[in-house]
Amino acid sequence: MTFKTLDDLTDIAGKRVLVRVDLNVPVKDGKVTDATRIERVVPTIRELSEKGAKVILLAHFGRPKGEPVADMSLSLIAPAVEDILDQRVHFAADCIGEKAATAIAGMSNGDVLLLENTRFHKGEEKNDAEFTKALSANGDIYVNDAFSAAHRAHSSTEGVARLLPAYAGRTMQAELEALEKGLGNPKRPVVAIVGGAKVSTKIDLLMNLVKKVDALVIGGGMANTFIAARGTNVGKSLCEHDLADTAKQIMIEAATAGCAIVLPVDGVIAREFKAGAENEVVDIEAIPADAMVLDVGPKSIAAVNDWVSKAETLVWNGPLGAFEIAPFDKATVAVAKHAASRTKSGGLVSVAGGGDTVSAMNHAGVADDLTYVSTAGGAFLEWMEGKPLPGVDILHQQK
Ligand SMILES: Nc1ncnc2c1ncn2[C@@H]1O[C@H](COP(=O)(O)OP(=O)(O)O)[C@@H](O)[C@H]1O
Ligand SMILES: O=C(OP(=O)(O)O)[C@H](O)COP(=O)(O)O
Repeated sequence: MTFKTLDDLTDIAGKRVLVRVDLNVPVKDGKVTDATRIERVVPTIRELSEKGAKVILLAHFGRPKGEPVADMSLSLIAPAVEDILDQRVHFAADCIGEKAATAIAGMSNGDVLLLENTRFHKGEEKNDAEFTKALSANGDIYVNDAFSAAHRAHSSTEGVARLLPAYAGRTMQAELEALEKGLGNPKRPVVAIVGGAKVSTKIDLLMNLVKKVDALVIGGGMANTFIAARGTNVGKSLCEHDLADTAKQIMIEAATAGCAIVLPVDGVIAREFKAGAENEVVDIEAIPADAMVLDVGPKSIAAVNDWVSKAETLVWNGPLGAFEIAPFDKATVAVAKHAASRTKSGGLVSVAGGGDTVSAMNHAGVADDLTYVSTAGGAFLEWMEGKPLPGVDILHQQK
């Protein structure tokens, strides 16, 4: 795996560097509620700015379907970027054409300019040649620091890298290095933990993992589908009964590949899905008909932690229980803490990511203690599914 990084970018004072970042952050009442993605791209922006480049940020925000939508304007995000970067961030009301060109012409070395949402143009998502050309006209060099958008073959994530010399930013670099350690060329044994709500959204992922890892821990709501598939009653638990055959197929594939499947042996049940609901631990074979499993139980936690103790590498997507509501966060927190402590002592490479997983790791207080916690949802899942990521592949093709 080779790609160029900012280390390869010397002598860039005065150069216009187009930097694809992911500023698709959650916003409520006009305020950014989780700035992690902005924080992650700061090192790249700062480094380029300090090297004297004219740093021109390309990003999308929301899904405006190819036309301007006021509440998806990146002007709403610019103040947060400016705050976190602690440097003036200029804004241009279009990412191509005259408005962009005029703003760029006014830049001094080291300046940072944010261009308006690339998805305000239909060409972006089509990776349209004309639009790609118009975007590329704004820069001399392209840097991609948006792993979380790398599963999209769009103009700003893929197309521009064909027209300009292309480099991975620091966050993209860290992400790719961590992923390589996770599943690319991992130290064995490799253990994967997959949790979360449903099997239906993670079939490809499970199918890919059983071929690559030594043990696959299945937790969360999706474990119920596997347990039900072998004939166990899961009561009112979240369960996709229609996926019983798929679950069986995944178990067959695992057996063929020599991958151990680790399912819960006990569960924490409740009769209401709410914080503090009355709850008890039951054997997984003894789930009452009127109850639902909202977390894996203590024996299961011990079994998962045994696997984490044996592992050299851990990849993790999805919580083991309904971690947003106490006390059903117990298993996720206990396993996250164990993984973090093994990682800190140097015994484990741990990579977590996808959807709710970042907030689960934050909730457990371990986000900084794992080897890498990806801010990517869809892109991380597609990587775990073994699918090609266009935004990454094109970086690898650079000579
Ligand atoms: N046993 C369970 N019953 C119901 N919901 C669960 C259970 N375990 C986990 N969940 C829910 O799964 C959700 C996360 O699922 P999912 O979106 O598939 O994961 P991710 O976003 O990490 O990929 C969380 O909101 C969590 O509350
Ligand atoms: O927020 C994103 O997706 P994610 O929540 O799956 O990580 C990325 O910015 C990609 O956005 P998209 O799914 O609209 O292409």
